This record gives sequence, C-alpha cells and structure tokens, in this order.
Amino acid sequence: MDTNGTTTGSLVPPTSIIRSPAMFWIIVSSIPILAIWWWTDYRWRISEGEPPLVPFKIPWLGHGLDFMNDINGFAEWVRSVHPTSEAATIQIAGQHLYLIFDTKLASQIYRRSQTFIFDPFILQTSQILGANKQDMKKLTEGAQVVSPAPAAEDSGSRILHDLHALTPQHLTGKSLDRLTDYFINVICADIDKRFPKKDDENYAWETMDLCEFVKSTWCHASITALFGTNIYEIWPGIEKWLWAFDKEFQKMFTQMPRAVMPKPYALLDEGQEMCEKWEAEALAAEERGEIGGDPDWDKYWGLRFVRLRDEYLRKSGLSTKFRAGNQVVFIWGLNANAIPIAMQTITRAVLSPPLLASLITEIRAASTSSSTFDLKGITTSPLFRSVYLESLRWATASPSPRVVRQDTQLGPYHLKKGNMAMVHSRTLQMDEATWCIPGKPESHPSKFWAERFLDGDSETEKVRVEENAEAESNYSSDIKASHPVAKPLKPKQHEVVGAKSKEMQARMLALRPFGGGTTLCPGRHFATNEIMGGLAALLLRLEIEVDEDALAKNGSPLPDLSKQGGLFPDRGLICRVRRRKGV
Ligand code: HEM
Repeated sequence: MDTNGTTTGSLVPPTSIIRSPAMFWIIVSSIPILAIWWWTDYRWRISEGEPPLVPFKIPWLGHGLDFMNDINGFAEWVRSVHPTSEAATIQIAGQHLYLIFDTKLASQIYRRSQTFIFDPFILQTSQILGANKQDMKKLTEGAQVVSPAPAAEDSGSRILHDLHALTPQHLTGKSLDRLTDYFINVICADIDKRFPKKDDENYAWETMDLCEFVKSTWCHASITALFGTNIYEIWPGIEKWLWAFDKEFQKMFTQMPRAVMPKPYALLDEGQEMCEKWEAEALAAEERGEIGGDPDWDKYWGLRFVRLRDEYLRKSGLSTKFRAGNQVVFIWGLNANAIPIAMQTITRAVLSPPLLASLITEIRAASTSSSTFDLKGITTSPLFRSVYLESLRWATASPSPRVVRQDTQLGPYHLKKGNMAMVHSRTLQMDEATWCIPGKPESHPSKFWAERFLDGDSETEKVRVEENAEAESNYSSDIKASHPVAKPLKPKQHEVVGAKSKEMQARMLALRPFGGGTTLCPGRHFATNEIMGGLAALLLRLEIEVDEDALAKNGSPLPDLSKQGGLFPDRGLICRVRRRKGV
C-alpha cells in the first residue's frame, strides 16, 4: 500500500531483503521446481533395500489415481515394468506401497501377523461406517496399530480380536451344515417356484439370461440363510441396493466428503437405516418371547451366529449406528464375492457341453433321490473341485493389504515402518511362469481350463490352514502381550497334514482368492458349498442349453476387471431352460 492507502501493484514488500523484482520472480518461479524436486527426488526416494520404485509423475500423490481407478490394470502394468522382481514399490499419497509378486514372500506376509497388520484397515472402515468417538476408542483398545496413542486407558477388552475369533467357529462344523442346508433348500424352493413341477411333465423351453437368474436366486438364498427372512419383509429392495452399494462402496475409502460423493453415502445411509430396523424388530421379537431358547436359526436374526455376533456388539457398548454399519458390510461381504463366482462357475459349466455332461454324471453319482444329493459327494468330486478352483483363479482379483508395523526384512527387501504391503491375488493367479505347462496351450493362465486342478488340489487348503495357524498364534500372542488381563477368545486351530510337491506348492501359493493369514476368508467353506452345492441343485432340476445365436451375437462372458474380489461375468449368457422330467 502507498501512503494514501491504495495498492501500488507491486508484490515486493518494501521491507523485504529481496529488493530486486527480478530476484523476487526468480525465487517465486523456482518454488514449484524446488517443491517437485523435494517431493520426487529427495523427499520420497526409496530407502536402501526397499523394492524398486516404479516411476511416477505426480508429486506426493504418485500412482494414487491410477491405483484407485483401475487397481487390476495398474498391478498388471507394474508387473510388466518389473517382470522379474519379487516386489515393487509404488507411491500413493505420500506413502510407499509394496506390491508383492513372489509367492513365498506373500506367504511370509500372511504368517507374520504381528508385523504385517490388518487392524488399521478395520479401524478406517469402522470410521466410514459411522463409528462415533466412543466406538473408535473402544475398537482401538489393544488393536494392532503402527503408533498407539499415548497411555490411553486400557480396560483389557479386545473387540477387534474377539470379533475376528468369533467368525470362523460359526462358519465351520455344525453351524456351517445348518447354514448350507438352509441355503440349498431356498435355492431348490426358488427353482421350483420359477419352474414348477407339472403332472404331465410337459415342460416348454424358456429363454432367459442365466447370469441374472443365478445372481438373484443365490443372493436371496444366502441372505435369508444368514440373516433370516424378516429382512426381506422390511427391505424388499435389498438386492437392488446391494449391487448398487457394491459399485460405490470402494469409493468411500478415498475419504472424500459426502458433498463430493453423495451416492455412496446415500446408499450407506439406506443400508444402515434398514439394518437398524432389522435389529430393532429382532430385539422386539425376543422381548415378545418369539425367539425361545437358543435356536440355530430364526426368521428375525437368521443364523445363530448372526444373533450372537450382534449380541457381542451390543454388550461391548458399540453404538446402534455402528452396529448397523457392521451388518451392512457383512451383508455386502457375504455376497459381493461369492455370487460373481457362482455366476462364473455356472456359466463356464454350461458353455462347454462335454463338461456339463461330465458334471451331470458326477451329480447322478452323488444323488440320494431324484431331487436330492449328498453335498459331500459333490464338494469332494475332483471335477467339481477343479471347475470351482479354476473359476476362483480365473475370476478373482483379491487385493490383500497389510500395514508394515515396524522396519523389517522380507526376503531380500528392507520394508519401512508405516508403509503398506499388498498381495494382489490376480497378478499371482495370472503368472505365466507358474501356470503354463509346456506342451499344453490350454494351460495358459488367460484361459479357463476346467481340468487344471484335477490333480492334487487337495493340498491347497492345507497350505492355507498352515499359514493361518501360524498367523493366528502370532496374533494371539501379540494381543495377550498388550494387556495382562485381556482374555481374547481363543481362535480354533486347524489340523495340518500332508506333504506337498514343489511344483504343486508353487501353484497353491499362487492361488489366493481368499487372502491369507489371520484374515484368511472364514466364509470360504460356505462359499464352496454355495457354489458347488448350488450348481448341483440347479443341474439336477433343470436342463440348460446355451442359445447359440445369442452367444454368436453377444460373445462369451469374460471376467469384468473393473471390480475387485469376485469378478462378475462382463455380459449375460442367454440360455434355454426347462425343468427336467422326473424331478
Ligand atoms: C468366493 C467367495 C469369496 C471370496 C473370493 C472371498 C474373499 C475374501 C478376502 C480376499 C478376504 C480378505 C483376506 C485378506 O486380506 O487376507 C475375505 C475376508 C472375509 N470374508 Fe470372504 N470371500 C468370499 C466369500 C465369503 C463369504 C460367503 C463370507 C460370509 C459367509 C465371507 C466372509 C468374510 C469375512 C467375515 C472376512 C473378514 C475376516 C477377518 O477379517 O477376520 N467371505 N474374504
């Protein structure tokens, strides 16, 4: 300002030590260059021993946009930049993320659950799901984090650990059998409703999109098996909501405000409102004495596990909104991966008439009457297992992230505290060196080869279980060490048996649809029953033929890579369907 109080137009303050305008402008214009140098070349260069850094252009943000927009395509590109490296470093929002390409390093990450931790992601998700300050305080108590808050009061409760330990015991054994029975019964009832039995058995062909039929039938069966039937009465639009939420949910992890992305928040609001209502009605039914004793399933809560889980959340003093958010994510997780894989398995079976015929032969061998079958006979059939595992390999892209809790050595690399490490299953599942068998062009990983797992797949689960047992034991010791009186629920340890051939082990370690370690998907047994058992129920009841004209016009469905986890077929499959005679 001049002495009259008006601006002079000059940006150089009269008292500044930089009296020359030229010097001022040189300094001002060099600030961005200095900043870029600071962020790219100095501030964010990799430390000694970190995996090679993939070049990036945008300071600080690094590869953030590419990673968020298309994680599958991005991971494939990173692999092509470092085709022989066991891992690579990428930069996302000022942090390093180590993408792991080597199966043995991936296994190490899963086993070392005290160093490669998952709780930070659960806490972040909880915040997104509407956990309030009190909820967050409770959830954070004893959680595995990089830098714990200084001397917060510790009551000894370990909510994240207890919830984690509660799940697997209810998704195995008798509870799993009950869940599966319910699921298969609903599938059969829905098929019977859609294709009713007639006395004259004169069934006409109907043309339909098989993918859509499987999507809605499997969804209805799995939601009611786990969450009861009342949820459909309260929320008839649950399926429409589910698939809309599935498209939007990942966006919430950018933590942009509601005003910037109203759609995901609106869907979350709807889910929470409905789940609050669902819980309130179940509690009211309990009050009225409608849910007597300790039933293994009831129409309000669904499976006993869901009732006990909700009871645990209430007893832990977590808010109604957070509890509802927790159910929203459970409903989503229950369906978002398993349903696309059911669609993939069924469409691949139907697309190959010889394979379809062989599967029907297997079903007949496991039949106990004209319309029933022994599930064990199906899930242990080598052909059924092979088709299922190949569907998982071909059509999942499960990113399994961990936070590095302290500076640590992983194989040849030195990983830095606070960064992230991620096993991206698809990169391993599409690795030519692992999957191609010389002289067998059909074994190329880009191809769906139904017979790929005919030999020796039984070892797959054993390796997962072995990793899981080690990870659980590390996790449990870690949690116990954090508080002298904390009594975390003891996770069930699984037995490990069997030897592994070297070649087979490499393939098994490269098949990672269900993640690994402590967070190895506890729903995988139910998913297996849903997909293989559901396929058997479907083929036992219905004759299905692909509409060749529609196929020629639309092309054969491929995995839609725009999503993560279970990948949907990227288009429908028009089929002619009718009820089988004699069923
Ligand atoms: C083909 C179907 C499925 C696939 C591909 C799948 C995949 C996954 C993956 C990748 C994880 C995270 C693992 C990690 O980062 O290490 C996970 C966790 C989980 N899944 Fe699944 N899942 C499937 C089906 C199911 C089903 C049907 C349920 C429920 C009945 C379920 C319940 C869960 C739960 C509760 C977790 C969290 C475990 C924890 O944090 O302790 N999943 N799943």
